[in-house]
Amino acid sequence: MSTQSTMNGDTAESGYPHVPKYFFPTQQIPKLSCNDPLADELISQEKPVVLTDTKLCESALKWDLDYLANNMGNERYMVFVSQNNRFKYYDEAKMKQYRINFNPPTRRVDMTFTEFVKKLREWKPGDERVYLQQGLNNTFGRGIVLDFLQFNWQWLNVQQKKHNWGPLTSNLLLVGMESNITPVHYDEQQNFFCQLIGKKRCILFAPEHYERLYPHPVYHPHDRQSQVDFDMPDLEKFPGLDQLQGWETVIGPGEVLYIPMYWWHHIESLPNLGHTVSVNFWYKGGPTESVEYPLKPRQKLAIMRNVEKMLLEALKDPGEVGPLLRSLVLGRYS
Ligand SMILES: CCC[C@@H](CC(=O)O)C(=O)C(=O)O
Ligand SMILES: [Zn+2]
Repeated sequence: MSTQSTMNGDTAESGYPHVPKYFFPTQQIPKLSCNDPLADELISQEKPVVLTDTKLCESALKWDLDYLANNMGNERYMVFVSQNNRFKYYDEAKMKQYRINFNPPTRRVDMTFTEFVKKLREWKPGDERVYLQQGLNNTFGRGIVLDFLQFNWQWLNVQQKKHNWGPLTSNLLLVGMESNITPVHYDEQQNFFCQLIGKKRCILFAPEHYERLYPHPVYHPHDRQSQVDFDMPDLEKFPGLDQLQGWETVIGPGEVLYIPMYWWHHIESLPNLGHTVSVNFWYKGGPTESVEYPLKPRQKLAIMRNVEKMLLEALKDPGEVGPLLRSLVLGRYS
């Protein structure tokens, strides 16, 4: 395990100064032209790759704060507010479903883009941070809609068919402050993550690192999110951390990171480089044609999720799931 670097601005794997190196080793995610056959090979193997030359969101490279403010209309958009620089996702529906003492780490405040830009531009140390995370829809202004229509849908549709993905479910517009962090989690969708303004450091882990990243229980509002705090790793509570190995890259304007479904990812807007704008493309996974054994780690992850859901449905009380699983496994399957 690599030594914890001090915060004196060691150049991390990302090659940028003042970017903290975390406690785990990383390798660089390959960065290839989308015309390179190896790029397609990696996507079909569900491995991460940074793609250049896609022209996927070329029409949106001009989406800086002024352009967005002038074209986003006066609708209110979803903004998360945090007392620190971390924006850990939580499911509001699950907050209400189970009587657990859960204090959301951020709060959602819907605001107009103009209000958002004001908070972002007037921010000073000690102020709460903001992160706009809004699905692109037809409430956006005409300019945005026209830019959206000019995305490279032809290339996307070819990718979707070639890799047998399901339908596109949503595009999230992400406008964040420098140093904002989305802590490590996985999603159940394929993701073409398109960087438009500024630079983001992306650290990914394969699905088989499930046992090293200790996701919250499926019923928990932080379902799919790791319990681990990369800034304060608790190796006693989470001993698997000392085996963690990741992949890392920094993406800039025009670059697209393929985040395979079920791959863990931690994404941060690099410090001292200004605000960031990204758009993601979330696709449902495609139908499983032929089941091959042994099953892939992501298939086992899906099975584990279903077991948790079924047990919770049967037992009703989340507190009974652990004891039952221990009785089932200890001394018998362990
Ligand atoms: C709410 C989505 C946040 C995004 C990461 C980031 O840009 O901060 C992500 O995790 C994804 O695109 O899957
Ligand atoms: Zn994600």
